[in-house]
Amino acid sequence: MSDISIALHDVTVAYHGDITILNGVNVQARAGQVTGIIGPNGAGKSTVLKTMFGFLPLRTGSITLHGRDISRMAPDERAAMGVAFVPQHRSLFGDLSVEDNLLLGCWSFKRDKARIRRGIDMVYDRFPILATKRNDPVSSMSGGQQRFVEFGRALLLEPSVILLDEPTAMLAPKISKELYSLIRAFADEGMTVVLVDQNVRRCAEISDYMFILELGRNKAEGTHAQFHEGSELHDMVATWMDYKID
Ligand SMILES: Nc1ncnc2c1ncn2[C@@H]1O[C@H](COP(=O)(O)OP(=O)(O)OP(=O)(O)O)[C@@H](O)[C@H]1O
Repeated sequence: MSDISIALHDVTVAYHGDITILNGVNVQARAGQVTGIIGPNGAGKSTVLKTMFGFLPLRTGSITLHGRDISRMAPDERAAMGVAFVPQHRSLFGDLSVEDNLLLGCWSFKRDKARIRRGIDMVYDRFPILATKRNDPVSSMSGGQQRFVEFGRALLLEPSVILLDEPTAMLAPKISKELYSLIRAFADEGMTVVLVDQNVRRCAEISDYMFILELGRNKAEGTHAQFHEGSELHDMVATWMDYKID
């Protein structure tokens, strides 16, 4: 049986009008792996995640989740099926406390008090700093700590698939390192992680498989090993993105 959990099949999408942003894109992500999506600015990386989560209608192609066609499902239905999305830009209520932001993440199971308590405790276990700041407004926290709240809120849904858009953008190296370890741990625990990242080096380090997009099309793809120093993929990324992977 295929272990592909979420996949785009020949997907074309547009934000509006006739200008298509993804043009026949194919992406497959597997359980227990980090699938990295890299490419230059405007390649369509964020659009892939938005499309997987259901924010954009398909012009052509389909999306499957564990083999089931979810192309026409709304984002909340996909979330109920175990897909979580942490967007690039902050998505918290700054004036509300950490705990209130987490509680809002429990909206879809708001009557299940036991699950809510269990979930919030799990988040505090995983991110002890959030327990100590549970009553603080999130706007008073650092960018990295706010990311923890967003990760925690996503985990409350007990997702099998987590879509992460530039999770470490604008963050200090120390907290970024912590976030990358967490992302790797999500996959090691069996989750399907789809990671869009400008930081090609870090993305390559933790990804099991990477897709390269260019101008809304698949450019290349390969396993972690295939991006090794001296390989064709390594050289493509190094020259074409003016960036060298260690
Ligand atoms: N809301 C929108 N409305 C119209 N066009 C958009 C919208 N969002 C993105 N685009 C366009 O879609 C294309 C792909 O954008 P996208 O954000 O997916 O690229 P990206 O690879 O994630 O780039 P970056 O690394 O700069 O974030 C770009 O040309 C962008 O201008």
